[in-house]
Amino acid sequence: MSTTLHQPSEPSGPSGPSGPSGPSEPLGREHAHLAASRAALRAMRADAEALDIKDVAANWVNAEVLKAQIGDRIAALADLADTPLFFGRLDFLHPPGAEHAEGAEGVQFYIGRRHVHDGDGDPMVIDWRAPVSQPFYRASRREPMDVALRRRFGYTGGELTAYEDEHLTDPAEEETTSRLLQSEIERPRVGPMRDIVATIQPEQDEIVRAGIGGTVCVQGAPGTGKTAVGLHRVAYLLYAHRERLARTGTLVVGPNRSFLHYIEQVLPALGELQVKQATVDDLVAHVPVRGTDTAQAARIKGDARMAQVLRRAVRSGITMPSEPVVVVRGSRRWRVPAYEVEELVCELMERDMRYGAAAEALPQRIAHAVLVRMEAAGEAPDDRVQDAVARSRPVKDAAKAAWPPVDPAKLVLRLLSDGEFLASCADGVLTEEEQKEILWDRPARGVKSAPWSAADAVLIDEANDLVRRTPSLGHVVLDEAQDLSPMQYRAVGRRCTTGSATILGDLAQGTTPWATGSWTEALAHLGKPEARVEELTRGFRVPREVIAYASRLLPSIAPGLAPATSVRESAGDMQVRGVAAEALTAAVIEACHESLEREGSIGLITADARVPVVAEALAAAGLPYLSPGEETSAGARLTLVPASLAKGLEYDYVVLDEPAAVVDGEPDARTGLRRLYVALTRAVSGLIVVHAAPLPLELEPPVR
Ligand SMILES: Nc1ncnc2c1ncn2[C@@H]1O[C@H](COP(=O)(O)OP(=O)(O)OP(=O)(O)O)[C@@H](O)[C@H]1O
Repeated sequence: MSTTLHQPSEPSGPSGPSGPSGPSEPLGREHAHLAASRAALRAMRADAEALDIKDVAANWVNAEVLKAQIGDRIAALADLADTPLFFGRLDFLHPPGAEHAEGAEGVQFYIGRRHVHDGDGDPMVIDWRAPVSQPFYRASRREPMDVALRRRFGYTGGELTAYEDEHLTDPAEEETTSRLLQSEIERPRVGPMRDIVATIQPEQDEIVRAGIGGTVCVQGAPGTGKTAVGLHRVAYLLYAHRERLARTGTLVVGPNRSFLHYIEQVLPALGELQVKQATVDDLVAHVPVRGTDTAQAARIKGDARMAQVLRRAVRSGITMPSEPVVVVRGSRRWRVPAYEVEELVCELMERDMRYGAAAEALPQRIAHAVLVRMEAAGEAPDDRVQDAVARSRPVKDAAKAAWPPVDPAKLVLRLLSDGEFLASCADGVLTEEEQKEILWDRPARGVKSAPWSAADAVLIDEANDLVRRTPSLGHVVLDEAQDLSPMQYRAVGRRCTTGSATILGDLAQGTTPWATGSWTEALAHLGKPEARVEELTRGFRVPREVIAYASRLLPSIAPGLAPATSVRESAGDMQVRGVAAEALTAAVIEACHESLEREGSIGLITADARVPVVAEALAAAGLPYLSPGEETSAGARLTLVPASLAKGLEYDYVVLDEPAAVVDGEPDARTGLRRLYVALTRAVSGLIVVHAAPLPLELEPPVR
């Protein structure tokens, strides 16, 4: 890449159409285009506001729908002062699609967050997701994609203040790193997660623009942009398949509320307001969750074998009839013998259909058998007669006795309360010890009062789906996917059976006892075994020294994975401070004070068990702090982060309190070290590790 950064002599001075550069200077011309684009956007908005729907809407319902759509469009056309209308420009050698046309002149496009056109309908700014914009992200000197010039724009406080050019077809130009890209990557992180639309990298763009038909799974080290890529992929898919996805819906699944809160503004900033966000627990919230499981019980309940246990449980009530069905119509009695009803039941059992659908089909099948008899006797019954027979008491009762209705929550309650029932459903699938482990100590009395755990809710969701098909969405993004149990993968997978998914995760950051060991396995549970797996290794968050320190853990926590590289220029401030036990909290407070002297956000990460002590110390020191996911601002920059909630988040400076306590907070050493790896990889600029207990051996430098 070859770039020169052009800035006015006083970068902080005022600029605009008549700013520091005159209108004939390149920057001046760009200012003029920005001003004209803004005016065009205002005109587009005025047009939308002036739309009169009185004569076009046939009725008031249509009118309301149309009004809402126009309202959305007006909102989407707002010119946000601090969001640059365009961030790039492409000068093509030929008009797109006419590369080889003789005499075709070059053409210029401005690339921005949304499409803007002038009064004649000619584009002023092209949406970053349009095919024409793709070379902005992908073109290189090796493959210029017909781009003569790629220009990136730099903004300061919403003002266009700089630009940077690459002449991709000029052999004389040298390859250097983009300063604007670098400064975007290096900028301090205050506030919620932001979009990366101006600086998406080629390897990320490949994933963002992958077709809607296929599922993509991304393995990526901390800070390689997995979350960013997943969110931009949704925005891209919504652009490319708007109508289809408006009908079927899109969903982003994240690990917890704080994380969802942290990312919730990215899609709206890209103009996408309709994407649902949820945790896996939200998806399966069929019952109130009040109980917890032992790690062992949770692991068994999350095992895919439970699907088989549940399938048996759902069907356990099916009973072969011993009596005939007798229907009386008028003066006649019609009799379907028990063996024939049994045949109907067996036929339904063999069909691959939901339990509930079969329950609805059985009365119709019995009624059909009655109708066959009527016809044989010379009657000519029609469909209405069949319906009436299906709804008649004897048929309904017989169907219900043979194929009883199943309430999924009650069924799971019985499985976890009744040892004999569990044994009959789990025979040959779960060992006796496993069965004992998942049984409740005391049978639960009712669905409302049962001590449901998060894993139980997933079981209910599975049972629910066995009874009635879960509707599928058009596209699901699953972030931090490594942490899901097989049963949770199945729960997410059934929400995209007819759609596609983007699965994002890092095997080294798996911190649940059931975290997946391989993506092949996870994808099989999701029902997407054909998904393609991509790997991202260039890290945009964690500085070199910090990632090198954290990567010492990799051989123990995920032996097959390569450490991330860091694209950040500064090596980062990395300090490890050993102190006496009684001085620990004071040293942590001191490290927070020091970090607060720097620019940007500060995350104080501590073992969950130490949160109360640390919180008290912060209060005593007069240091106000936020909770994870709460928005940091210039006035409130310190967040106290329990290690269990650190995943997916990032802070300019991280103070990590007592690593040994973070490790000890987990049920086993490998999970503990993985939790520590997550905590160590949240820093953007600097990390101070403060410890009194010995550090885990894996973190000690090798003795020479
Ligand atoms: N192309 C890019 N340009 C600028 N910033 C980027 C780019 N890609 C990622 N980033 C930034 O790097 C940081 C890390 O990205 P992100 O949180 O998506 O990584 P991740 O792989 O999901 O990390 P983790 O595994 O820790 O959850 C974010 O601040 C993101 O905005």
